Amino acid sequence: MDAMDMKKQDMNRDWIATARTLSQALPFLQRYEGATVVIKLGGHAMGSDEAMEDFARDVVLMQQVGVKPVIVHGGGPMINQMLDKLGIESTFVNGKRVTDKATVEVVEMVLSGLVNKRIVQAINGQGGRAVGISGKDANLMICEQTNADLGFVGTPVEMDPRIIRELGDENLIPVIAPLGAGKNGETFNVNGDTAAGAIAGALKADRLLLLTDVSGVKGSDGEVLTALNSEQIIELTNEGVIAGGMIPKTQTALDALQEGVRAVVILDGRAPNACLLELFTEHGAGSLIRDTPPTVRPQSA
Ligand SMILES: Nc1ncnc2c1ncn2[C@@H]1O[C@H](COP(=O)(O)OP(=O)(O)O)[C@@H](O)[C@H]1O
Ligand SMILES: CC(=O)N[C@@H](CCC(=O)OP(=O)(O)O)C(=O)O
Repeated sequence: MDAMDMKKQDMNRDWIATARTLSQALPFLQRYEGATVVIKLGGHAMGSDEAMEDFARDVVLMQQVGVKPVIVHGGGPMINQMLDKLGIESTFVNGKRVTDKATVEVVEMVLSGLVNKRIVQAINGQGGRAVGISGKDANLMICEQTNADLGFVGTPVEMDPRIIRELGDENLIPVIAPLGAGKNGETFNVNGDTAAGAIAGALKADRLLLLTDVSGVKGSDGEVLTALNSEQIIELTNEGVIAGGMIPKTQTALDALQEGVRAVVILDGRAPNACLLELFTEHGAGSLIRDTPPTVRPQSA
């Protein structure tokens, strides 16, 4: 066989593998038909334009096969950059940005503007129809001040998810910036994980995927735990194994499960096709958190 024939044979093998993968996805496609999947895209998980394109393609594919994707995004690093440019200093307390009046204006500008529209455009570029909103639109997320020391940081207290269902019914993909309205006309800055959890809870979503920059929740041996329940999360947190930025994520997961979300997955958003791997393959990705002991994932959810 000459070099040309060997190349052809390799290509054939690739196509056969692709067809096999598609065929093996059937039970997963059937399982997620009509399912609501909330995806939180963290600022650290938003990489290059190419990575954003890949993410957008996966979201459009999900919708094409009958899933209702809902995107909630963060953008902490992008807010930091803009605050730096404007010479506004910023500090965090327990993972939340201390947000004064000037800061909340920058937060809204960056999240609802730059970050939100970048994701919307990427999805539309892949043939989807995305609509960018924030938690302020149609009273989606009414907030109260979390605590006076944090300034304009909000905790969601009243959710009205009708706007998301209405957009989904029209095959539009909601892309949501984590800002909320206060009852006295204030604008509140909401942690992206908290917002995603509240929205997934209000929708009683089938899955909440929290895309971050680590491959999942690590146990005391440093290995990623592929499945865990609320009790294990509480234990690992008390032992200090779950720490730092992982605390708001696992707390969000516990709250979301209590609100009726069926399962939460914490996974590395920078890994290629992370969402597809999680939803449509036997392999799964990251850490699956739910309260009935898992057997075979994900069919048993
Ligand atoms: N048990 C744990 N397993 C995995 N990551 C952990 C754990 N405990 C703390 N972390 C930290 O949490 C970080 C993820 O949180 P964060 O950086 O705030 O994510 P994002 O910016 O995507 O919201 C990881 O980079 C890691 O350093
Ligand atoms: C209250 C609070 O801290 N809000 C966050 C909102 C953005 C966010 O959560 O972004 P990531 O998901 O990229 O971290 C902030 O101001 O940074």
